[in-house]
Amino acid sequence: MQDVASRDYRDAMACLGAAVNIVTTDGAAGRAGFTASAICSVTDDPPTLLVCIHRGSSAYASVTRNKAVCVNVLSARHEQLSRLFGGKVPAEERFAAADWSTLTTGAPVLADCAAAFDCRIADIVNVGTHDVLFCRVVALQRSGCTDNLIYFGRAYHTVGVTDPAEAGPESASGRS
Ligand SMILES: NC(=O)C1=CN([C@@H]2O[C@H](COP(=O)(O)OP(=O)(O)OC[C@H]3O[C@@H](n4cnc5c(N)ncnc54)[C@H](O)[C@@H]3O)[C@@H](O)[C@H]2O)C=CC1
Ligand SMILES: Cc1cc2nc3c(=O)[nH]c(=O)nc-3n(C[C@H](O)[C@H](O)[C@H](O)COP(=O)(O)O)c2cc1C
Repeated sequence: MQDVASRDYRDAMACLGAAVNIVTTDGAAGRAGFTASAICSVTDDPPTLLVCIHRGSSAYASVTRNKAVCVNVLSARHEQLSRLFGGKVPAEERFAAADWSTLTTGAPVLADCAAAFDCRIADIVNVGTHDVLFCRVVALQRSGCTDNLIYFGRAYHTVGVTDPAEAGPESASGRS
């Protein structure tokens, strides 16, 4: 018996704005990807982030068997891509809608995302319906840290800086 109903929990979580990402994988267990907001930084030493993935997701088997993911942080222009990776669309159709490269692990890296974190999965913890993936970052791509796609109140929004210099010197010059 839960103290708080799932529905009430989700209603409250809808008030917590979060950046939207596409988490990808590729390798012997196949290419897959899904939209994810349940991601956060764990520590910078060693650089580690966490990703929560539903075990019923179509990407689950590939992600956990390949033991590698790339977290692609989305910009305002990626709303349609986020919807495609948000479920029920075949993997090939999801990936056909954008340009991809690779860094170290072979997981697809979105060409024009705000930032990409290429990771090996170091640890997995089962919690309820989801697995929490602790992901060691092994390579990075940065391509213009000027805006983000945000999910808040069950809808997409954007945040951005009007002066790219506000996002830092590397972003202003577009260096990765
Ligand atoms: N963490 C997750 O697994 C998330 C899953 N979704 C999926 O997208 C669908 C549409 O979402 P909304 O329109 O925002 O309505 P919703 O009422 O299903 O979700 C509201 C909020 O609750 C959280 N949430 C939703 N499903 C969850 C889950 N299974 N486990 C943990 N947290 C969850 C998220 O923060 C979400 O923004 C959901 O039914 C769900 O399948 C969406 C956001 C996060
Ligand atoms: C904005 C948004 C955020 C989401 N965040 C997550 C998440 O953090 N973890 C997760 O497992 N699913 C998340 N989902 C749901 C997955 O994207 C979706 O369920 C997944 O693609 C599975 O669908 P499929 O089995 O048809 O591939 C999110 C969906 C949306 C629209």
